[in-house]
Amino acid sequence: MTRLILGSASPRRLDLLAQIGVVPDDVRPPEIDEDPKPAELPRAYNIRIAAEKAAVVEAAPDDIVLCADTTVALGRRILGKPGDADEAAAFLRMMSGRRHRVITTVAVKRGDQLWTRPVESRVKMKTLSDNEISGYLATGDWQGKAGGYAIQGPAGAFIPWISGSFTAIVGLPVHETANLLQAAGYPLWRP
Ligand SMILES: Cc1cn([C@H]2C[C@H](O)[C@@H](COP(=O)(O)OP(=O)(O)OP(=O)(O)O)O2)c(=O)[nH]c1=O
Repeated sequence: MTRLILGSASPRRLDLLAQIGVVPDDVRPPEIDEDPKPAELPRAYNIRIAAEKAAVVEAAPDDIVLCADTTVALGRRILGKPGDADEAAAFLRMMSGRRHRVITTVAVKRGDQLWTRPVESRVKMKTLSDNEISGYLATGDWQGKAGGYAIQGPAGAFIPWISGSFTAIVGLPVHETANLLQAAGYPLWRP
């Protein structure tokens, strides 16, 4: 029996897997250093972190490990998880009235094989008033979210347009995840 290990502490990733009928046999959140290297570009950073997460999750040789990383990029700049409300406010002001990119890389490991698939989306944020920013920060929804917002929460009110994959922006692109799981030999469709 093929066992699937979800290497993620994110409840969103568990929910998105459930959307395609996948229930992991175990959840083992990876502990890695998520600091970007000097001058590291967002996409390279995102792929590296997803691969590192998959590398550190312990699993038997025949187990399938699934990890992902979501990075918010404003030009060449990486907007990580804000440390406090002030940093979240600064991020929101930077994104206000502009487009940014959200990159999520899915990483699947089985034995010595590693598959990575980056999915890049573009997101437009409306011009935010001070009232909208302080009202949103008061919800607490920014905590633990890359870039300091979550499209699936109240900040959805700030997003008039996206191009790409909604599930990737939330944290796990279900289409690409289904493909990688099947490439690794996970039986996704069982009649
Ligand atoms: C942009 C955006 C991010 N996010 C979340 C998804 C991720 O959980 C988080 C980015 O952090 P990640 O480092 O990708 O993931 P994580 O630390 O939450 O979990 P783990 O490393 O254990 O897998 O931001 C949203 O939920 N909605 C959004 O619109």
